[in-house]
Order: sequence, then C-alpha cells, then structure tokens
Amino acid sequence: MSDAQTQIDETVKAHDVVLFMKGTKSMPQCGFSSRVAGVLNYMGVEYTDVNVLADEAIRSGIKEYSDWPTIPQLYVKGEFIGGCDIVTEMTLSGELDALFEKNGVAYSKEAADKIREANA
Ligand SMILES: N[C@@H](CCC(=O)N[C@@H](CS)C(=O)NCC(=O)O)C(=O)O
Repeated sequence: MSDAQTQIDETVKAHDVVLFMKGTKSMPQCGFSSRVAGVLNYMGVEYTDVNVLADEAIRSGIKEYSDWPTIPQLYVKGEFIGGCDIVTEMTLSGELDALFEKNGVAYSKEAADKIREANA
C-alpha cells in the first residue's frame, strides 16, 4: 500500500466515524461536505473530520481507497457508507439511525426525527 492508502486505512480503523470532507466540520468548504457534516453535527455524532483540501495525496487516495469518485465520504467502523446523496437518503429513510444503532454509535434520535419532519 502507498503511504496515503496506509494512512487512510489506519484512520478509518482507528475511529468509529470518519468524514473525509472539503474543509472542517466547523468550517466546511463545499456544500456537499457541509450537508453531511451538518447532519452529523446536528445529530450529535462524535466523528473525526479529515480535510482533503489540506493534502492532495489524501484527496486522490480516498477515491482510490473506496473506489468512489467524489468527496464527502463517510466511514463507520472502517466501512465506506457513501457521500452526500446516500447519507441524505439514509437519514430520511431511518437507515442511518439503524446503522448507528447496529454499530454502537451514539446519536440523537430526536434530532434525526426533526430532520425527517422538516423534510416530510
Ligand atoms: N453527488 C455527490 C456530490 C459530491 C461531489 O460531487 N463532489 C465533487 C465536488 S466537491 C468532488 O468531490 N469532486 C472531486 C474533487 O473535487 O476531488 C455526493 O453525493 O456526495
């Protein structure tokens, strides 16, 4: 594995929830990243953010790692979950709640319900 692949692999295995994004969770620099970070922030999920704009090798490396062409990318327990569209759909369908519950990731169900109510 290249250095970037090793670094990515170690990061997603060391933290329960990791979001590769443009910018940071407190200052996203792209609407798609902002949306996923916003959902996780609102749901009170503890997660590690990796700013791909800070490292070109990670920006290209994460696409190779997941075989997914875009950023953001959400990982739970080392597994690639999806980007903005998938995470949005999973939030609205309740699949994200189920995924967090299955993996013992703490989140606010009340906040998730509020997102669903607002988008009903
Ligand atoms: N439909 C995508 C939207 C994300 C997207 O299109 N990201 C683009 C623009 S931020 C991207 O990562 N392009 C490759 C790059 O900038 O390296 C999703 O669901 O996440």
